[in-house]
Amino acid sequence: MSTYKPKFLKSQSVGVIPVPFSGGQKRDGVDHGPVKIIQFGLLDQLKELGWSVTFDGHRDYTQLRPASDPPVGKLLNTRYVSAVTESVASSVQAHLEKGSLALTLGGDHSIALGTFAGTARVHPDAALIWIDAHADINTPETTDSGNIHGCPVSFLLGIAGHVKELGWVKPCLTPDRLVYIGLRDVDAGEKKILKENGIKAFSMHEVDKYGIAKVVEMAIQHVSPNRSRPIHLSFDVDGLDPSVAPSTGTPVRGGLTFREGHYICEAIHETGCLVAMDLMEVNPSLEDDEAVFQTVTIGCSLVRCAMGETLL
Ligand SMILES: NC(=[NH2+])NCCC[C@H](N)C(=O)O
Ligand SMILES: [Mn+2]
Ligand SMILES: [Mn+2]
Repeated sequence: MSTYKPKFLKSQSVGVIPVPFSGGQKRDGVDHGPVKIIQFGLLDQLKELGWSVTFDGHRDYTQLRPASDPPVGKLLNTRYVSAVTESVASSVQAHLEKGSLALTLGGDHSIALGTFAGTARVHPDAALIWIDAHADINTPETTDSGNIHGCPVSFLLGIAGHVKELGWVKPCLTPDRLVYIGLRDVDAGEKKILKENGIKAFSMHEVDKYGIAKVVEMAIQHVSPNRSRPIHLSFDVDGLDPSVAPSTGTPVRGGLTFREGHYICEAIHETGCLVAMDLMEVNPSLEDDEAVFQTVTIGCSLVRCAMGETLL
């Protein structure tokens, strides 16, 4: 059957964690992403690729919503985000401790606070490859929107300052283990943070200039110079162009093509180092049925490519 030899997994097994959560931003519907993706048949598709699949089941995260959650400065839903992400971190950790890959389906990108924190508990050396139109590295000071889905990376790096409500998050990422691909809508404060911390980012400009193959090669080389680090791939579907993945809350034109998105996933699979993947920001209540179908379809195929589907 399968000849896949993952470097950091005990077996070709995956834990799938659906996180129907939208509290990291203001648009309804992104919490329905995971159900749609599962309905589309992702679990069977992964089994067909040779994976043994453990499904965590559809939990009701609204039970974690606190009775009161006033803004902390500009930041919204801090307690709610905190409770959900802390729980997600444990779920990811549990799958990784068993030697499985952890696949988390969002939900908005604030969830990645939890997913990478969970990864780092088991693989403290893990690299984070972040595919996105946005850098999601705002701090409580720099955020305009107050949406925590625009901030997870600053919390992971420990540059967000102390927010008591999100006190469980400990710095678990260093700038040298972080790389971005696909950026094209970066806030002024975020640009400053990227520069000051020497964070490597391949914007769409670099994708145009070098081509996606070279960019992915440089990105992996940057975060894992000896190809020895476990990789956590956090894929915000808005990294893709809105013509490719329309149903998402903060679309930005000029994004990755269908093939560029898939190439990234294929190349990361080829490293054999993938230990965790997030698929985030699929919002089935935005745009028409056809657009939703298109977005969910591509979300599933990105995951399959990262987990070994090939064209030939
Ligand atoms: N995960 C996302 N889609 N993030 C969008 C963030 C947009 C903007 N930079 C903000 O801070 O609100
Ligand atoms: Mn984004
Ligand atoms: Mn994002």
